[in-house]
Amino acid sequence: MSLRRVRVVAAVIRRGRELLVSRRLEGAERGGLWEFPGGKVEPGESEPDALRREIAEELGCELEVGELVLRHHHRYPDLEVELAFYACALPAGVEPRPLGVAAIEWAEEGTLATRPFCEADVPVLPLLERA
Ligand SMILES: Nc1nc2c([nH]c(=O)n2[C@@H]2O[C@H](COP(=O)(O)OP(=O)(O)OP(=O)(O)O)[C@@H](O)[C@H]2O)c(=O)[nH]1
Repeated sequence: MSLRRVRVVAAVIRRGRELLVSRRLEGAERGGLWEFPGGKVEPGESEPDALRREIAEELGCELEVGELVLRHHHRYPDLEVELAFYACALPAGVEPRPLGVAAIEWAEEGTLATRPFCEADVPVLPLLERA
């Protein structure tokens, strides 16, 4: 049987030396783990459009999508993910809210690896922290 394969976009949002991370809802795939906010790209959708839609759903706010930081491929036992991480910014004065995620936090650069992250992200955390 072939593995389910998905394209996923994720936002790397900085505030000084902090990065915005979110915790997945319990009950979802990889529930309770930390990740960069985002989600699956739908058919016919561009990656920036998918990212803006996911952030509106998950964090209830607008998003400025910048450069692609990196693409990374990972095979879970149940799923093959193609992850595209984009450097993003929140418009001035905007406060994200945890609407479609269990929690959000601004994590100090260099500390991301201390929390339980989605396995796919672990090898690229140092690169994302420096992006
Ligand atoms: N958003 C996001 N997903 C990630 C990251 N790393 C990683 O392995 N993933 C995986 O990529 C997949 C994203 O799917 P999702 O469930 O968040 O997508 P979605 O919001 O479109 O969900 P839905 O299908 O329930 O509507 C999950 O299996 C998630 O575990 C990451 O940094 N950010």
